[in-house]
Amino acid sequence: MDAETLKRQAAEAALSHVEDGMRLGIGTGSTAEAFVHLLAERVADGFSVVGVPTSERTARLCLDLGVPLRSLEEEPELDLAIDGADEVDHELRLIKGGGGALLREKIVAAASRAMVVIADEGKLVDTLGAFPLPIEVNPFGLSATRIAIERAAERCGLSGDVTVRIGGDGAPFETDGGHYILDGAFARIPNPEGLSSALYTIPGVVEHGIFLSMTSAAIVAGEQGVRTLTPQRHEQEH
Ligand SMILES: O=C(CO)[C@H](O)[C@H](O)COP(=O)(O)O
Repeated sequence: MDAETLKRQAAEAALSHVEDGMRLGIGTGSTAEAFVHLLAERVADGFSVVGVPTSERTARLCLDLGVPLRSLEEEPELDLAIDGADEVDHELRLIKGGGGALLREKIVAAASRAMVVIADEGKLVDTLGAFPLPIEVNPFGLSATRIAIERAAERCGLSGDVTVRIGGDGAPFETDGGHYILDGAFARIPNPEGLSSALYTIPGVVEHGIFLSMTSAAIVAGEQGVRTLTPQRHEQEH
């Protein structure tokens, strides 16, 4: 089965967590977009939800498909966030930000009573870090911030290139918040808590893509079917 089919299966299973009247945080990326398409079908059938999008890209898709939207300012407390991830480990710690929306994604997840991650099984890892860690930074002092990140990583026993993400136009990729992304190719991050804390001490770091203790459940689709993982490692077949 190709990854797109698996993403759609995970998105389909996530719909069972959505109840009529919910205020939903809606993630960014191809898996989240598969979810938006399915949600829009429900909305067309009379299902009532309001969505708070985690990016301008997701907002545009929701508007195109008729999913009602509010800003986080209008709905500062959400029932559920549904989002994809770049990596998910066994404790449901995540790397996110491949799509460059990590700051809004983390703010929306933190404003939500629960966060359900949807992914194909290729995203499941033993140790986070094979996917380069996205770190959102202020453009001011970019080089100084990059050096500070490298030093912080070294203190955590990590090494690897930290590079500025480049957009399609050849210029640094700019997030919806007007920041840049540095991608840290650390290969393995055995202690994500330690690296997270170290990154938060750097003034130019706006946010990073390690999500800790935020995931209520991960719905993972694979060749053997769709499983729901919880932080307690209980698994459910669908
Ligand atoms: O964190 C994200 C965007 O910032 C995405 O959730 C992550 O990159 C996964 O994307 P996809 O579903 O396309 O694989």
